[in-house]
Amino acid sequence: MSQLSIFSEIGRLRAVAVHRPGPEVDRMTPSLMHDLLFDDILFGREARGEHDDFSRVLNKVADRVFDVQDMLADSLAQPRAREHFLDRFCILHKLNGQDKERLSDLDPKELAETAVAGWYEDIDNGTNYQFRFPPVPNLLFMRDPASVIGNGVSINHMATAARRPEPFILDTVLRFHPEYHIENEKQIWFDAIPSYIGGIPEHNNTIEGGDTLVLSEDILAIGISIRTTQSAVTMLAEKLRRHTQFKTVFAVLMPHDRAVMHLDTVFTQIDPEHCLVFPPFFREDNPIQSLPVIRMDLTSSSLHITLEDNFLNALKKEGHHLKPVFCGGTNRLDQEREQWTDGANAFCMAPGLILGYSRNIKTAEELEKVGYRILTTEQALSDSVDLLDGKRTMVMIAGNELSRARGGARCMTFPLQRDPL
Ligand SMILES: NC(=[NH2+])NCCC[C@H](N)C(=O)O
Repeated sequence: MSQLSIFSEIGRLRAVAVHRPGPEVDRMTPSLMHDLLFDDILFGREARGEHDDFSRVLNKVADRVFDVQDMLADSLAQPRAREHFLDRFCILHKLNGQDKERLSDLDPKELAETAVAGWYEDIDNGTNYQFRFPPVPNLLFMRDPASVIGNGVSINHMATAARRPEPFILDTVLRFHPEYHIENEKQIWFDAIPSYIGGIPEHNNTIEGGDTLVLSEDILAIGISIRTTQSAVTMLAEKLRRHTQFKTVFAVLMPHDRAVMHLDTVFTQIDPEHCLVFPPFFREDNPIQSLPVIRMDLTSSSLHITLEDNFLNALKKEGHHLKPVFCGGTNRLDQEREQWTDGANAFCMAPGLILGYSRNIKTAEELEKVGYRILTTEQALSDSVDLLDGKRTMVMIAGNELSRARGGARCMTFPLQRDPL
C-alpha cells in the first residue's frame, strides 16, 4: 500500500493520476458542447497525441503515472467495489434495474470505459442517436473532482451537472484502488457523494480541485469562485482544523467569470520563491482588481476568520513569501490572451521543474528572466537531459487542442504523492 501524501504544490512528484482523452471527447457534438463545458469540438487524435507527450514527461519524473480509468477498472475488479460503484452510479443517472443488470454484465475494463465514455446508442440505423447517460469529457481535467490534501482526500462537489459523475469515479478509486486508497473514513475531509445521492440541490456547498492548492504543511489556498462556494470552504476548513495539523486556509475571493473559473487559472506556485500569476489580480497598486482573501485560522478552538486585502501580502505575513512571475509578460493584452490559454496554470513536478503549454510564448519569456531554461518536449525526453539536475526548467508541451477545453497542465493532473520539501 502506498501513502497518499500531498503537503506542497512543488515537492518532487512520486505518483500522479491523469486521464487520456478517449471516446468521450470524440462523442462531443456542437449541441452538447456548451453544456459539457468545452469551447470547441476537439480533434481527438491530436488531443491524445498532445496528452501522450505530456504523460511521457510526467513519467520521466514520477515513479507512477496512472490513468484514472485504469485505476477505476482495477478497483472494479473487486466485487465490493463494483457493488459500491454501481449502486451509486445508477442512482446518479436514474438507471432502472434492467440497465443496472446490463452494466453489471460488463467486465471491469468495459464498465470503467462506459462510465467515462457514456452509454451511447444508435437509433434507426445511425440516423439518430441517444445517450442513456452522457459522456464525461472533462475527466481529462483530473484536478477537479477530488483533491489529496495532506494524508486525506476531498471528494469534491462539482458545480455543474456535466461534471457530476466524476467524483463518483474518484470515490470508488480512492476507497478501493489496490495501491492508493484511504485507510478509513476519517481521512475524507469533504465528501460530496452522500448529498448527491440524497438529492440535495446541486448548487449547495460546491467545491472543485482547481480551487484547492496545498501550499505547505501549514497553509492551504482555496478559491471562492464561480465553482467553489464559501460554505464548502468553511466546511472543509473546519474538518481540517479538527483532524489535521494545517494552520491556515486562505480563501481567495475570485471574480465570477468563466475565464477564471478556478484559483489555479490565475495562480500556481512553481518553486520555493516564485508563483506564476495573472498580474491584474495580484497588484497592490490596483485595489479594485486585486483579490482579497479571507484568512481562516485553524489553530484555535474554533475557526477564526479575518479579511486581508491582498493575497500575496497575506502569504508573506504567513512566512510564505512568493515573488510573482507574470503570465503573458508585462503587456495587458498578452496577459489576457495567455491567461485564457492557461499560461498561469503550470504543473510543478519538482521545485522549479514545471510543465506548461508551448503556445504561451510571453509567459515562457518571463520565466527565462528569472532563470528558467525552456525545453521542448523532445529535448526534455532526450536521454542527455536530466530534468532533476536542480536547474529551473520549464518543459513546453503542445496544447493546441487540449487548451480548447479550457484547462492547462495543472488542471490535467491529480497528484497522489509528493516528497516532503
Ligand atoms: N482546474 C482547472 N482549472 N480546470 C479546468 C476545467 C475545464 C473544464 N472544461 C471545466 O469547465 O470544468
